[in-house]
Amino acid sequence: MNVPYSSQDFRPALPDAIEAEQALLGAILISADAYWRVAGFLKPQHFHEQLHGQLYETIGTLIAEGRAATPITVKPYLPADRMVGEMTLFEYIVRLTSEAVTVSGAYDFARAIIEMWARHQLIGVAQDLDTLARNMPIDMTPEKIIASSADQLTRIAQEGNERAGATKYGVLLPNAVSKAAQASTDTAARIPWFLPEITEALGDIRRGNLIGLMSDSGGGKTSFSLQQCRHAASKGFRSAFFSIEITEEESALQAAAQQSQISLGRIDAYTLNSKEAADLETEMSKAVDLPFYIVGFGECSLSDIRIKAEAMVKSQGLDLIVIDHAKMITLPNPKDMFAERINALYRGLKALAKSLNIGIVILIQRNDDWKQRWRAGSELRPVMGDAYGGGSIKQSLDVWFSLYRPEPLYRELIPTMPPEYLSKAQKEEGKKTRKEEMIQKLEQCRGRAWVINHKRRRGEPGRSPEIAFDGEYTMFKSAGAELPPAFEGFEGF
Ligand SMILES: Nc1ncnc2c1ncn2[C@@H]1O[C@H](COP(=O)(O)OP(=O)(O)OP(=O)(O)O)[C@@H](O)[C@H]1O
Repeated sequence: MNVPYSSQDFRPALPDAIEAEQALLGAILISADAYWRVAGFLKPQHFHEQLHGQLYETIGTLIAEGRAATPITVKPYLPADRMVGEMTLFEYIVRLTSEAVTVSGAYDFARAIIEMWARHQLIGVAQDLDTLARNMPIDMTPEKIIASSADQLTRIAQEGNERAGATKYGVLLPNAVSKAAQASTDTAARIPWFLPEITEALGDIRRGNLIGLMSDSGGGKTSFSLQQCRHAASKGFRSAFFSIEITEEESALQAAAQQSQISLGRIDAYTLNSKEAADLETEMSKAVDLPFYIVGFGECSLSDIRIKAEAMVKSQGLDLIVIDHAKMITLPNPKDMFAERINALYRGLKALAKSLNIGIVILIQRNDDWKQRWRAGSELRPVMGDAYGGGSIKQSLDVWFSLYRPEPLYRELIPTMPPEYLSKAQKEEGKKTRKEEMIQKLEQCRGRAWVINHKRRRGEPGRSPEIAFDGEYTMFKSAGAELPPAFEGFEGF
């Protein structure tokens, strides 16, 4: 028996936003302000009706040239023989103008158009995915299909957020002022750091921002991040620690050691006294309700991180992700130069923070260049060029700081220093060998750390407050000291 219809014949027709397109074109023909409200993100190709996209482009060009855009001024640029149903194109735009009800609704019409465009794009991706999954080419793997679909989906999500177009100052300003006023009272918009000194130096963590935290290996990035995630979660911010280096269980034990002030070594060896065991029990019961997630990764790429982050945002929501650490992420585009691949990684992370509207902190390993600089007589403290990926990563970061702990560096260097002998007279004068000077500095910087601010998109970098590091619990705390003035305090270490 012949089946007269396939199930596809019953699929509903695709939706469109024709009315929103007409209302927007009418609004723009009444007032150029309506155009400037949407020109930053709405492009001609977003229109479902091709003719509307062409009209939007023509009208936009006139306005951008500083000319009035009315049906009369637009008419010379319209094809005279083009008909819309029974009407000439000119009659059609006269009607759009006369039926336009509101100029202030332009932004909402444009959002409706973009949303419809995005839905059509999603249907396209879904159809491609369906075809690829059914007939997988030999050079494909499910992971590659997922990664390429994730790229397309992120591009679709970002498209409507593009603000690259020129928007008139007078139009932007009222929005910017009301947003700033709203954000100042909206405590949910900014995620606090776990120590006031850090907030003083860097400002709060803002949504959509990518923050770089650099330190030497063993400098305390992981410890700092676990403390930060635990703290943010205790304030109600949903925080995730993406651990590529240590296991989820190791991360959980370290966070518990910090919180309960139990020696990490004793937790690891499980030689706890009764008070420590009770404190750990208390932390376990508190932890149940904390929105603090630890996600273990093996080797992973930016796509893996994006897929996980997007899934988490959709399922339980997220405010903050800390990724430990950049060097462990497989770089994209193997055929490109290293510098381009690194920049693609940081750009991708920035785009992810923006599209998911969350704060992302990326931990960055410092390279060993400081050793050569030190041999040549320089200080040990970090500079931007020490970052894995070099100083150019700065452009993708909204905030960039180093967690500088000189103590382990001195410990590493002192045994490598050649012996030096002083004469009796020199000793009597109080002269010290370079090694003795280093040992003295080591004593002076025990348990001390500095937050060195390299970049802050909002506000001047410069303030580099001192904090304290307690190695027993691998935790940072307030140094209790007055904040030092810019670039003082760690001079000489
Ligand atoms: N399980 C542990 N037991 C004892 N000490 C630890 C433990 N984990 C970390 N530490 C110590 O805490 C300090 C900070 O380590 P942390 O792992 O936070 O640094 P990091 O910057 O993340 O290092 P890396 O980049 O090498 O992972 C180091 O001195 C380290 O030896």
